[in-house]
Amino acid sequence: MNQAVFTLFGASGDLAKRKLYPSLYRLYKSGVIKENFAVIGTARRPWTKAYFEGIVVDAIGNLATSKSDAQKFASHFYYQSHDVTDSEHYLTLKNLQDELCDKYQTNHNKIFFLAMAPEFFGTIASHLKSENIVDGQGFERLIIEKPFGTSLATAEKLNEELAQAFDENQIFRIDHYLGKEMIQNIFAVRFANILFENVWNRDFIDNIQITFAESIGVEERGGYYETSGALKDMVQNHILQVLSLLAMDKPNSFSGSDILPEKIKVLQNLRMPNDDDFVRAQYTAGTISDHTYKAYVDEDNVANNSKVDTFASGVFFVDTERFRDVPFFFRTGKRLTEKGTRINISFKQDTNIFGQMLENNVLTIYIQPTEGFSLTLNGKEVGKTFEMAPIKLDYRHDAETLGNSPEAYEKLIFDVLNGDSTNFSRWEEVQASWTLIDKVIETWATDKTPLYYYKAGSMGPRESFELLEKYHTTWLWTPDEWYRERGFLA
Ligand SMILES: NC(=O)C1=CN([C@@H]2O[C@H](COP(=O)(O)OP(=O)(O)OC[C@H]3O[C@@H](n4cnc5c(N)ncnc54)[C@H](OP(=O)(O)O)[C@@H]3O)[C@@H](O)[C@H]2O)C=CC1
Ligand SMILES: O=C1O[C@H](COP(=O)(O)O)[C@@H](O)[C@H](O)[C@H]1O
Repeated sequence: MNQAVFTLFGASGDLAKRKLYPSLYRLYKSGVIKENFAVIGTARRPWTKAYFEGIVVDAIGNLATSKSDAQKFASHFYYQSHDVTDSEHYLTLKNLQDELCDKYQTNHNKIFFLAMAPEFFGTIASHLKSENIVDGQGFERLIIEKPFGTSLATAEKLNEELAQAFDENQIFRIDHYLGKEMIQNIFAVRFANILFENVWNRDFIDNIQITFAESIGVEERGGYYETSGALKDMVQNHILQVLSLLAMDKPNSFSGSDILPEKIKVLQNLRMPNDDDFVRAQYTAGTISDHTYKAYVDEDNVANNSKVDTFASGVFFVDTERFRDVPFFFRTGKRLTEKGTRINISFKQDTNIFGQMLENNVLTIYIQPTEGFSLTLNGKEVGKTFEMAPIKLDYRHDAETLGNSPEAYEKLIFDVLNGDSTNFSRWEEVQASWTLIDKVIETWATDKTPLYYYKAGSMGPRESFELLEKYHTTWLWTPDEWYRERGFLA
């Protein structure tokens, strides 16, 4: 069933080595792909097949059950040195693809993975079409990496370019957050638990908080990040995708075709409140776990007067019956106190008979580095008097489950093999999210939203905390480290 020739553009790149080869190996080990597959890696550097096989063996590293097994897997990998802007190479590529389709009996099924800078996507798509590499035989699917444009206009242009060679149902736009175990679990929490299903609306939910915190800086990607910043890098795609899963109405079935219109409805009904309901900021030098890090402007390939946001925070409202007037707060940033991706759903408090202030019930979904859920309830404290205190029911996947949990890319490639686009961004979603983000960027350009600064190792600027105070709430997650640094904890 899972027979295909994969043609990978960008085979010598970071993503291919760190994520794609290990994911393909795990699919191979679990029997999802067996003998009827081949990978053609392309990039400009003049590698041989043998050298490329060595790169693949190195990339799968400890995952391999034995050296011979790794070598057997790598023998399915072929390499073509190829500049994607150079037309003549596509003919050789077509010949190699046809040869491997026959050799590995892949029924002419083809998957094209564009793991390179987006400026090349249009060129590649048009050559795939003009050189008949996309020839209408077998299934033909295109996997494309982010960023999908840098604005609505550029995304539209890119989409038109891809449409020369592929129909929308053949295009799989990767948003790797949609491949994460606990993001997919949002469906289960919401639609497999009557406890939550009936209260997942404006009558019972006070606010939702989405935190995607990273302790890393921009690493080697300063050049890319200068053209992007946190809003475009994380909010336009990952955060809005997750928000749409949290806010959508119940689909008729658990199928991509029923889920998609519900997600689109959310994205098209997203409202930006006031211009000052967004906070953008940049990190200055600071310390994380005893290590001092430099300021963003001192990173490689970053302008020393850069005004790019490395932190973005704000609030969106979803104008649907279900969620009208419920704030969805978000924050994401580099060089924050610690890596932590989590969602807090804070439920409203009703009047109570105890004459005491009660805490809101909070459901927390832990995405990473730990995976699980917790639910904060109010309970009676042990003792003669009737004092209430919050108690936390906490579930986390254990180390073994975490270890066996498939990588996001492994799951997403599996979905592509099965033609399942549920966990990919469809064009209308991209269109709606850029429409909104363009508006945010417009207000930023008029300087209504100043650029604030935060120290590396903090949880962002003070203004991000003040934003929630304006809505009479606070960030529900603040890492212990943050308090410790300020002397609140030993
Ligand atoms: N790395 C990551 O963690 C993530 C990456 N992405 C996205 O994945 C894509 C790839 O990123 P990444 O792997 O980091 O990038 P890299 O810069 O590491 O790799 C780029 C690849 O493109 C090849 N290449 C560049 N120019 C040409 C050309 N003219 N013709 C043929 N090949 C060319 C390079 O090989 P050579 O120099 O040999 O030609 C290399 O294989 C990008 O869209 C990025 O945004 C998304 C999320 C995370
Ligand atoms: O898409 C991106 O995501 C990563 C964060 O991904 P995670 O899986 O490690 O949470 C981010 O570092 C990067 O800047 C961005 O392009």
